[in-house]
Amino acid sequence: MELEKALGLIAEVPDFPEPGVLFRDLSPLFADGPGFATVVDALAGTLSPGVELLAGVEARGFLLAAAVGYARGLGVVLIRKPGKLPSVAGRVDYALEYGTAGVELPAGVVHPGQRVGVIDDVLATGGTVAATAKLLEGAGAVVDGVSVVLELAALGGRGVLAGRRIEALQVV
Ligand SMILES: O=P(O)(O)OC[C@H]1O[C@H](OP(=O)(O)OP(=O)(O)O)[C@H](O)[C@@H]1O
Ligand SMILES: Nc1ncnc2[nH]cnc12
Repeated sequence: MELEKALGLIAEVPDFPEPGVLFRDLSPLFADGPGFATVVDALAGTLSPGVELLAGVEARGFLLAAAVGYARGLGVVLIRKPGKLPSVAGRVDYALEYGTAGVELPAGVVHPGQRVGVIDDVLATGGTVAATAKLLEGAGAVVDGVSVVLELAALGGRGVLAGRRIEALQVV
C-alpha cells in the first residue's frame, strides 16, 4: 500500500480524551495488514545507520518499535508508564496535551554509549519524547534520532526537542 493511503487510515476523533482535543487514533491503521506494513517499513527507513537499539514508548510506541526492530534486526527497550517495572533505572514525569504522565526505564538494559533510536506513534507537545530522551541519556545512552508516524506541528514538539533529529512520516 502507498504511504499516503496508509496514513489516511488514521482516524480523527474530536473531543477525546477531553473537550478540545482532536485525538489521532491509529487503531484502523494498526488493524490493516498492508497499511501497517507500509508504515513500519517507512519508519524503518528513517533510522540512523548507527542505531543499535530501539526505544518504544508505552503503549502505542511498543507496537511500532517491536515491528521496526524485527524488520531491522534490532532489539527494543520498553519505556514504560510508572509502576510496571520490577527494577527501574530512572523515572521522569511530564505534562501531556491531556493530563500528566511519567515514564520509567528498566534497569540493566541500556548500556553507556549505546546508540538508541526512539519510536512513537504521535509527536504532540514533545513531552513524552523529551522525557524518554532524558531517561536514556541519564543511563549514558546516545539518543540517535526520533521517529514518529505523525507530528502535530501546532503543539510545538519539534521546538521542545530542538537539536534532535526528528523524522515524521506525516506532519499536520
Ligand atoms: O508529545 P506528547 O504531548 O508527549 O504526546 C505524545 C504521546 O501521547 C500519546 O501517548 P499517551 O500518553 O496518550 O499513551 P498511550 O500510548 O498509552 O495511549 C502518544 O502515543 C505519545 O506517546
Ligand atoms: N491529539 C493526539 N492524538 C493522539 N495522541 C496524542 N498524544 C498527544 N496528543 C495526541
